[in-house]
Amino acid sequence: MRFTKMHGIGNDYVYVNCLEEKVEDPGRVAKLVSDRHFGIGSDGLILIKPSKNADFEMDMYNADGSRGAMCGNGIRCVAKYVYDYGLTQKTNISIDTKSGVKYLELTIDNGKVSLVKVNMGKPILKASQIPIHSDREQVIRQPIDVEGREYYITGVSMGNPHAVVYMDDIKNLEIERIGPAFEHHPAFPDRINTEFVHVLDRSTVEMRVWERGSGETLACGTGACAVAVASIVNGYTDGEVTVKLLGGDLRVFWDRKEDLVYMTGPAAIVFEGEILL
Ligand SMILES: N[C@H](CCC[C@H](N)C(=O)O)C(=O)O
Repeated sequence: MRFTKMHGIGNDYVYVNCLEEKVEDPGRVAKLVSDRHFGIGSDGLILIKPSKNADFEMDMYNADGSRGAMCGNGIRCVAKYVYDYGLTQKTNISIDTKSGVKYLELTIDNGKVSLVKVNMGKPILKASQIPIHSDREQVIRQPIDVEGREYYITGVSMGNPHAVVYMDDIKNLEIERIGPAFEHHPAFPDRINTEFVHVLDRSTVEMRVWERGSGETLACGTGACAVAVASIVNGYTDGEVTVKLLGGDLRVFWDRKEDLVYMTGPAAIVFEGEILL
């Protein structure tokens, strides 16, 4: 199987052009290629497919083979792939996903995509639609007991579920222990992506993320959007937020009039290859 390895600020996936390749059992392939010793090494697998509803379709799988509904870093890379490899000449494109069609604006430098602005759609705050078990309409600073310690979560869906936790120190976080405890907590019927956030000022936060199905990643685009929305809802930041992640920064703007979230960031091609499945 031919593939292209790409990343969005360090959130790396194996990309397959399914206009040319056929991938049987993508869940199994995702597990195989994601292994950093026996495979290629990645946070998961992303298939680029033709679409009847949009210019292209993105079909994303986590490293454990589970299928994801949306991938913010991934969709920027899909946009870079289709433009740089000549599948489109358009600089405003649409990409269908399991959480609906997304619209993207490409910035071109020397004939290649250098930056992508994604309309990530409406943030979902209704507990039942995230979903998170709660006796409230919205999960805003809701207490939760995780391994005998009390945390306060804010729940947001960007097409995929996120629990946002605010802390004073995220550098000394035992994320390998606490991450899975959140991911598999009974409060989250579909598991959860968890973001651990330290607010720096009214327009800047730093975060780490334990992703459902992939573990700690260097960045999470939908997670950064969820963090920006949660920070605004909690009154910690204003409408435009720079989210600092281990792999780099993303700029997130929540247009409250339209109730749409915009995320801007880079995308990079690392190498191409062929793997024997
Ligand atoms: N890394 C992705 C999110 C993957 C979400 C996936 N872990 C799930 O919801 O199962 C991003 O950049 O938005």
